[in-house]
Order: sequence, then structure tokens, then C-alpha cells
Amino acid sequence: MADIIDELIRKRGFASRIFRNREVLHPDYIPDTLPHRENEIRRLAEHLLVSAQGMRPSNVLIYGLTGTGKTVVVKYVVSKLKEKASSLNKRLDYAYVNTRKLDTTYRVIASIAQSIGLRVPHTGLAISEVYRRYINALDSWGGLHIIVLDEVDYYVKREGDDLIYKLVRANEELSKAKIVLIGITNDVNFVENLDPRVRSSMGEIEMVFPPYNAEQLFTILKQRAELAFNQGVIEDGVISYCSALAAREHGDARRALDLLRVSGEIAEREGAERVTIEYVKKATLEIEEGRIYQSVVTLPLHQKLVLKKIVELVEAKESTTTGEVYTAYSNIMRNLKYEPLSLRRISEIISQLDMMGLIISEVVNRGKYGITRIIKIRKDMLPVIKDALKDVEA
Ligand SMILES: Nc1ncnc2c1ncn2[C@@H]1O[C@H](COP(=O)(O)OP(=O)(O)OP(=O)(O)O)[C@@H](O)[C@H]1O
Repeated sequence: MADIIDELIRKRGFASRIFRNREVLHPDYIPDTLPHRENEIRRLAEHLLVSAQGMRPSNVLIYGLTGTGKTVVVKYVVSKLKEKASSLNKRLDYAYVNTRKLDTTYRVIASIAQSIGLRVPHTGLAISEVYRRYINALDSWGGLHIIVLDEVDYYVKREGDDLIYKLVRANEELSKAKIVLIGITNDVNFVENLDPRVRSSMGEIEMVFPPYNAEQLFTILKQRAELAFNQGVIEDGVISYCSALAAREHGDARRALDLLRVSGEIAEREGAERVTIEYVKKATLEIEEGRIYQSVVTLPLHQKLVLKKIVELVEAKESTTTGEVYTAYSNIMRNLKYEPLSLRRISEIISQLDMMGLIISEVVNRGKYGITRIIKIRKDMLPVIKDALKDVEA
């Protein structure tokens, strides 16, 4: 039956010339094999199996730069173990919580409880009550519950470590069931600054995921491309070009996959038959513009006002200085009847904008006129920054 429908889709011109299955390039897709992460998979799975056999479970803290496969490895291991456990008649289940997205303790504990089938209302219960119900339900179920807390640094910075510490100690209250925590973060400073008590109990086992090199990224991309694209549409050299670009940026597989996906999308949009290196170059620019746009729209108000003034000054005469920016900014604040921030604060804001890659600033020594900072904006980024600031009235 599927063939008839596929044929109709093709005939009607719905089918993509470029993509066979775009989903495969989505960040949530879990491939059947994860090349270059065999050791990490083995170590994590072995540890969880030992815990499932009745040993006292140790918690795991995983860290590494963004796009090094932390999330996909953990999801791969826990879902495979759950699948195997049910065929072996063992009780093993897991909760996967992205604590940046589920941003309150209530939502986190509710989601953990729901993963073992408990019904928890969206609001209305005390956190301690949800926790108590979860522990009771867990003990009557009596298996190994793996709790994955992804982007755990966001949670701890916002809500503190009470819930984590409670979960760590929950095994003392449980008679039949057991809990293992797996924390994931890409913030090494977070791990180093974690309360030593929490670090030692949460990270009894620490795993560091190294960045991928260009060759490793090549294998990862090749595997995905074979599933995602129609045969023969990827021009030779495209995959190694994407891998080299992403390797240069710190070995981020997410970045490499995004580049490939966006290159394919642009090729399709432009009605091309093949994805060429030219499309990868266009994709690099499109992704960078997206990143710049996002960072501008999420800036706080004063930063936006300062950037807006820089844009106006740079458009009038190519470059500007801290002094000119400060004058323009103070005038606008006076017109709006607000107290302007100090020159020092504005100078700090200019440095922040520079660090974010939104402006380029250079300190120059002008002899007897003293030291000043020359500020510019990349010409190709100017339209994107202006667009992102279009709602700022000043
Ligand atoms: N070894 C691998 N094989 C196949 N795909 C991989 C591999 N490593 C990472 N990926 C893919 O790269 C993307 C990013 O991986 P993942 O989300 O696991 O990174 P992460 O380390 O958790 O990053 P972040 O810290 O930003 O959340 C995903 O699409 C994932 O499927």
C-alpha cells in the first residue's frame, strides 16, 4: 500500500528532489549505531547493568563540549537497556528530563514521576507530595529507575541542588527499587564549582566526552547522509567540507549535521538537482545570520540601545568610538526621560557586544589624544543586526 501512496506523492510533485528522509538530520533522531562512541556506550551500559544486578548504584556525571554526543549516547543506552530488560523480564525504566526546558522543580519531579506511569496534575500539589507519591510508586514497582537530567547546570543554577540531593539519597528510603542519576552538562566550570558534597554523590562516575576530529565527523555525517538524501545528490567533497568546518569550530557533530541539513534545504529551495560546496558556503552564512539574529533579539534593553546607536554611527561613517556612542546613547536616554548608565558601564557593554561577535572593536593609541576604541560592524552582518533591532524605538 505504501508504494501506491509513494508513487502518488512522487507523481504529484510532493516528493523532495534532494531529501529522502529529512527526519534523520533532526537533532532528536537516534541512529542505530553511534560511530566513535563505542567506549562511552560500553562503559555506561556496563555500569547500569551492574546496578540492575543489585549492586549499590553509583551516579554518573557526563560532561563535554556541545555536540559531542552526550545526549544521544545516554538516550541510546537507556532505551536499548529498557528494550532488553522487558524481553528478559527485568524491571528497568528511565526518565529523560531536559532541565533547561522543564524549568521548575515541580515540572522536573512531575516528569520523573510520570515516566513510571504515575498521574501528576500540572499544578496544585506540593513538591514534597509529588516526591512522596513517586517514591511510594517506585518502591511498589520495584525496579531500577534511571533518571537522566540533561543540561543539569541550568537546573542547579536556577533551583539549587535540594532535589538532586534528595534523589541521590532516595536509595536509603527505598526497599525494593533503586535510582541511578545521570547528569549531563556542557559546562566544565559548573562541574568544577559544584558543591563538593553534591559533586561526589552525583558524579561517583565521571565521563568526559572529547570533541570529534574531522575524520570522525566525516563518518558520522556519511552515515546520516546515506539515509537522509536521495542517492547521488550530494556532490563529492561536500561531506568532508562540512566535517572540516565543524572540526575547526571544536568538533561539534550538531553543527556538522546542521550544516549538511541547511545546505540541502537551500539546494531544494533553489530548485537545484545536487548539493554542492557552494550550498554549504551559503548554509554557513545563513546559520551565522540566524545565530546573530537570535543573540541580538535576546539582548537586554540597554545593550540593544547601545547596539542601535553603534549601527547608526557606523552606517554614517564606517567606524565610531566609545565616546561618540556614549554621547548618542545619553542623548536618547535623556529624550526618553531615563537616567543613562555610566560611561564605564557602556564601555563594558561594548566589550560584551564584541565578545559576542556582534561588533568588532580595537583599542588604538592616538598619542597625545590618549587611548580610544574604534568600533566597526561587519558589512555582511549589518542588515541582520538592523532587522533584529527594528522594534527598538530610539
Ligand atoms: N557518534 C555519533 N554518531 C552519530 N551521531 C552523533 C554522534 N555524536 C553525536 N551525534 C549527533 O550529533 C547531534 C548532537 O549530539 P548530542 O545532542 O548528543 O550532543 P550533546 O553533547 O548532548 O550536545 P549539547 O551539550 O549541546 O546538548 C545529534 O544529532 C546526534 O545524533
